[in-house]
Amino acid sequence: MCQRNKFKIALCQTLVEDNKEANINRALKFIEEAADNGAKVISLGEMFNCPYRNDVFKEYAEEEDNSNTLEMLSSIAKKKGVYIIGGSIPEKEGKKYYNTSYIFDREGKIIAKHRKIHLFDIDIKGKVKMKESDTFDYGENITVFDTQYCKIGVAICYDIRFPEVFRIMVQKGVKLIIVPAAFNNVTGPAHWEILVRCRAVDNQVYFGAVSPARNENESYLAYGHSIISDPFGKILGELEEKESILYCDVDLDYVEKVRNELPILKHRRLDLSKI
Ligand SMILES: NC(=O)CCC(=O)C(=O)O
Repeated sequence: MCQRNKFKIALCQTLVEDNKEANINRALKFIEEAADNGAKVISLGEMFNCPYRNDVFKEYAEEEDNSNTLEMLSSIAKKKGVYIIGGSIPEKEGKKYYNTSYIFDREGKIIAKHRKIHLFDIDIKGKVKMKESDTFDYGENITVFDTQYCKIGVAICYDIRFPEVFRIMVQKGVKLIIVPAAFNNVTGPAHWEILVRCRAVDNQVYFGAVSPARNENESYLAYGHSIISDPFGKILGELEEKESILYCDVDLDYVEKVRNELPILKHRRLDLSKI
């Protein structure tokens, strides 16, 4: 019998190389393995089908109604009867490009899509520099969707640094948040774990962040370290930098227990802010 308040999730940390077909096939293999091991909600990392580089985003970009990547995700979601959070891919719509996560239900239907709302335009002198807005346009929506288990929120990577996004998700009822992400060797060691734990504790949710594996041949070295925190801020698992799958059992009763015992969401002084 399907138990709806307890379910397994899987975060697939796949290697990404400069070969879209190989990346798609690898993602497929990982999703199949995760589903065969009982995961019901499966996520990939940011840009799982494309190197994280401005010089290739447009070449790799796909349109929603003509996409090998989305066809693969849809058909494996249906075949295995699982929800898939399709990491992110470069999306093309008309003349515009977005860093987009597509979400599939158990019938393989797209039930939501998140276009990254905060683009990673940073310059940490001599260490890491990126300007996503050279390629991408900004998404305009905070993304929450229903599943048979609970409401889930999805954001992408740099979005994690903006706490108001996640508070809005919680106001909309989410109990699990997944963030496909590709931090790097500079900001990863400094901020990755603390951001995940803060967002989990602030919002009393299960919070997973899913990276690509590190590819030493690439200019942008992904941090890896896919990770999940429970609603009390306990890290339930964290990978290293290599390819692997991180599994975690989500217990929705535990979310309620934490929210009842430490009722910070009820204790908010909304009367003192205009939010
Ligand atoms: N791909 C990204 O948005 C990277 C974000 C990041 O590394 C950060 O420190 O924030």
